[in-house]
Amino acid sequence: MRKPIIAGNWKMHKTVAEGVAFINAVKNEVEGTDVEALICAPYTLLPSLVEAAKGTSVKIGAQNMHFEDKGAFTGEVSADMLLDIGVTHVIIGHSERRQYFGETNETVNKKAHKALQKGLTPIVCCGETLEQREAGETKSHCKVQIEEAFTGIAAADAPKVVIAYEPIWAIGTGKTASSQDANDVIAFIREVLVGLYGDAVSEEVRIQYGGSVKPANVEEIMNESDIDGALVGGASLEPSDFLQLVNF
Ligand SMILES: O=C[C@H](O)COP(=O)(O)O
Repeated sequence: MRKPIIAGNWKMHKTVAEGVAFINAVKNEVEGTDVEALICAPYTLLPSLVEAAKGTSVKIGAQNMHFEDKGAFTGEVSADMLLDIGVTHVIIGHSERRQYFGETNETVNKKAHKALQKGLTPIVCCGETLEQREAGETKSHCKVQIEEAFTGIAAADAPKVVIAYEPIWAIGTGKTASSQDANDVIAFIREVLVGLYGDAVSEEVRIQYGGSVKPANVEEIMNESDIDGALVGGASLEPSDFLQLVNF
């Protein structure tokens, strides 16, 4: 049984005070649910959020990291630095990182390896553009992204990876893939994992959907057979919305 994982991705939003107030507002309400609840916040907030969430089941993640341990990489943050402050998860290869910051399948793969080596849970993102969807290339594109992200990752480590399928045209647009469409692509991604690792490993990997998930549609999405969670941007910014998502 795959434990559902609802993750907020705050992107470039919130000050430390706003972030801590959010965690204080949700942390007791999240207790007792069967859901893994996670907030991925900007670096500047992370130590304060980890502190605010201490002793609760709310987990704190980063939105990116570098694949090297240390060195002359101005502006970057390493896995060890995240672990040092108590971060447990890291989003890797979000489409905004790919589009604006030159993230490639190769760097995604290197980051996934590093996260696993260090004991961070990588949330590896994939998803197609509108043009690719309209050209019928959704599945072939996601297949390449997943195969290249998992290159060299051992079968024993694969289930530690969370995948987030996020059609780019559905991010922040209010357009959601229908829950059946999302499930169809996610079931296909699971087939890709079968090809890489076999049935048993594939069945263990949690695959989230992301793209305009909100309280009004989360239940329908989460009721789909292959969807194990949601990676949520806009609707994760308000405590009341986030709690509704976690309590789908
Ligand atoms: O990481 C989250 C996704 O980019 C989805 O963002 P959104 O929920 O605002 O559409």
